[in-house]
Amino acid sequence: MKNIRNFCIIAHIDHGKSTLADRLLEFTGSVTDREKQDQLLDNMDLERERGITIKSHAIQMDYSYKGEQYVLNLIDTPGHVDFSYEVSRSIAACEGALLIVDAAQSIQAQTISNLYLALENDLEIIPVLNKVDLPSANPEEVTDDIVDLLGCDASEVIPASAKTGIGIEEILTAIIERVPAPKGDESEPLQALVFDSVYNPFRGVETYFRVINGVIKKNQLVKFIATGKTYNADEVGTLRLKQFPRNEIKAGDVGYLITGIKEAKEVKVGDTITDAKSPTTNAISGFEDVKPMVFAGIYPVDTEDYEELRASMEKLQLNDASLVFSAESSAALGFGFRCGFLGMLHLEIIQERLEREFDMTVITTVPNVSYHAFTRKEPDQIIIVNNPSDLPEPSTLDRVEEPYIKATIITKSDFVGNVMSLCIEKRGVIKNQTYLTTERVELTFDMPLAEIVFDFYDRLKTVSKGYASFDYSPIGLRESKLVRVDILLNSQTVDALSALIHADNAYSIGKKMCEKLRALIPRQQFDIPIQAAIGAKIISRETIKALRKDVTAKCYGGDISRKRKLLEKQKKGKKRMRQVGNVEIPQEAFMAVLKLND
Ligand SMILES: Nc1nc2c(ncn2[C@@H]2O[C@H](COP(=O)(O)OP(=O)(O)OP(=O)(O)O)[C@@H](O)[C@H]2O)c(=O)[nH]1
Repeated sequence: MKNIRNFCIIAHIDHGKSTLADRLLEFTGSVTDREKQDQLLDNMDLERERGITIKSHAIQMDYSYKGEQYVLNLIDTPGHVDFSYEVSRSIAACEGALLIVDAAQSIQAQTISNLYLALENDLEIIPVLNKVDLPSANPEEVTDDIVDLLGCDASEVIPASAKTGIGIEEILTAIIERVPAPKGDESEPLQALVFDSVYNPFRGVETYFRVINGVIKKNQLVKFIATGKTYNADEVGTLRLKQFPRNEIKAGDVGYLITGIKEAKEVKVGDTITDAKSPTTNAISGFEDVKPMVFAGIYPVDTEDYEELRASMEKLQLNDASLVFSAESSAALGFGFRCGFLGMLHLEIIQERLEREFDMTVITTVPNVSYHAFTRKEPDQIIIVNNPSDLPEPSTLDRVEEPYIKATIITKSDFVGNVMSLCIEKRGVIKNQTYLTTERVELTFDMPLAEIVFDFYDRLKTVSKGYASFDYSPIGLRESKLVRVDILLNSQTVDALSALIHADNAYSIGKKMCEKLRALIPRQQFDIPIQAAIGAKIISRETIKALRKDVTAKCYGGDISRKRKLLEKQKKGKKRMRQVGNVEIPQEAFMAVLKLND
């Protein structure tokens, strides 16, 4: 055990985690040239394309140092806020962390939030100043920033370039010398922390774990404490680029387990694995069920595809346990699903995967957060509102509570004014303002989560010219004055376009929505009035003027087959449009409320 080192890499998004991980694998000879491929750890197509690590992975390397052989377990962590719970579990499986800071961008919001997670878990922090090869790098200044943040010595910061290979050997030396070897007792009952799981269509769910105490053996009967289920350990092994089956994995080490579990839901990140016959009495603390934060309806474009969509969603859920959905129906869109996501990025990923992997064309409705409503009749009974249409009638409503977050934003001092006005506009209340250096400021706000869902990231980027980073954590629910703004097209309410909005903003947002919809909905053969309403009261109105693009006009008289062909063609062009009453609505219109300021 004294020659094992478990470490993770933490960083703000795009500071170079994955690239550095690749370099470490190369340097330790863990990959052959043939296996070399950019961003080895990001093995989902989507991950490569978006350049972000969606799921965390683990990999083992051998390294000899001063004549001794070491096993280094690298646990890669995702960088986006939507997946922060996974970061925290990966961190809990390690004794040390490489804290990567981009030498051009310095410390950003997630650098700090991830660092706090690591410090909470008593990890040894090795600061790495990455991208020193960049012409825009500011190594001295950024080193000072790191020293200020960590209270360490400047000599402890390792200058590196994951691109050119500078500093890689120093990093490996630091891992061995500075990260403590794992503690743990092989003779104790088995206690292993689940930090990740991956769905494999052929072998079922692969569970990644770190053994804290005891030994996990092939064919042992193991129990997952949180779910209470028992399985046979069909295969255990260590993770290299491929899996290496072993007979046992001992305390301190990291490995994978295959038990024939078929659904990702059964394996929960943060759970404890123990021996079914002589179980440990204490589960590893900190287990938390991940809760979806953002809800939206997903509907098939073609109503006939409903069953197929259900099958696709079920398959997606097999390998993404954080996706939740239940059937719902909308007067406008027919049958579909109300889905819960970890955040907006997660929503986009699911939508994209449905289209790519399952060839489904779907309509996503206005996303919203989960509210708690209370009626006058039963003021103590929580009604969970994941869909605007679930909000009780205003006349019966006692109060509504909405989820709040603590938002942390780091920006340059020049943009503090802009960022503040944006956050205040978004109903934020400033809590703190700290100068990290003379140039860089950390601002904290209490804000409604719903405001983050609605175009916050893009606006923040714009007002700060890209020099702002953002992180958030939920802080519970607070009472709020919310109303439901409905949209009527051609005098018919389109329930899928309804949104819950703070009463003070309802008028201006209702007006903007009508304007936006007028721009997005194509003209049709008749005038279409667009109205925004609160209850029975119309608060805004726009009209789409009639126009007919008659594709069959150039067909003379009787040639019906040609006419049909043209109509067919026109129908294809309408993909991703939904007929609601007699109005056709394109997908963008359903998301219009998110982009009111474009
Ligand atoms: N010039 C230079 N570019 C680098 C270096 N390290 C990484 N990059 C580039 O920075 C970008 C982001 O690197 P990634 O490794 O994908 O960043 P990441 O932190 O893993 O990002 P996520 O996985 O999305 O959290 C890529 O375009 C890399 O090629 C470096 O040392 N020098």
